[in-house]
Amino acid sequence: MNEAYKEMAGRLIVALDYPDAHQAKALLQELEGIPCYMKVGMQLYYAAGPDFVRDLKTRGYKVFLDLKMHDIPNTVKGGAESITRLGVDMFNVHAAGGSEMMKAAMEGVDKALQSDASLRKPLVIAVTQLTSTGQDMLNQEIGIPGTVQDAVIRYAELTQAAGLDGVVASAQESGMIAEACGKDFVTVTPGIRPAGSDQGDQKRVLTPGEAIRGGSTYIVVGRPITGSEEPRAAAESIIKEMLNA
Ligand SMILES: O=C(O)c1cc(=O)[nH]c(=O)n1[C@@H]1O[C@H](COP(=O)(O)O)[C@@H](O)[C@H]1O
Repeated sequence: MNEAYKEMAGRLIVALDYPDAHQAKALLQELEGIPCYMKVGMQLYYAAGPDFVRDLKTRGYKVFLDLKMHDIPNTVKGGAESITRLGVDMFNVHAAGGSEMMKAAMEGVDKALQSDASLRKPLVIAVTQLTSTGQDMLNQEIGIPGTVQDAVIRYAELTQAAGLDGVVASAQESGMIAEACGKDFVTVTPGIRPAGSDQGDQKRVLTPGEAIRGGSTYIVVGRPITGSEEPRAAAESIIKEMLNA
């Protein structure tokens, strides 16, 4: 396994969206040896809890705990403290919770780090606009005027000012975010669809190659891998497309 492959595989975050640990572990077995990042979201976390996260860490994976916290600042501070104690590498909150809430998340992280020197600081990122949100939904349902891109940039700037490490957005916006917030500001981009695959509920999509060329730091891929008849081949093909981008 060469260094370029390792580096690129580490930028692929596989979404373990399964109803139980048993099914998630079957995928881990399929993908064994591929040094990708693993994401635990609500479906799996609410079923399998912190034990599953610890299991992933024991197996040597980098872990993104995607619980999208959005609550009053004090509650998010406590949540961030507990998540940091779990030893995850990345977690997220909703930027729509506002800057006081995002700063409270960072205070929670600091509190955990101060209490246990063995912990490392996780990347803390904020969801800007979900990749399932399109232009009409933003304006007519959510009630935010202007373009999706403007709304994403506004939240990205708010997130950076609150001291977080980056944002979740569509890969369509990675370039604009880098322009507004700098290249070191992390962009985590779901809504990734290899050419010809089913878009499902995602509205703002790009292919793995387009996302890497556009400057995404990480891409998040779920169903194109988990729903494939051959998940390992699907993951390898995505990494190859990333390497060729
Ligand atoms: O925070 C996320 O990870 C996330 C944010 C977002 O805006 N859109 C989005 O799809 N996600 C997550 O990324 C994954 C995408 O999965 P697929 O659509 O199956 O590839 C899911 O686990 C979503 O929960």
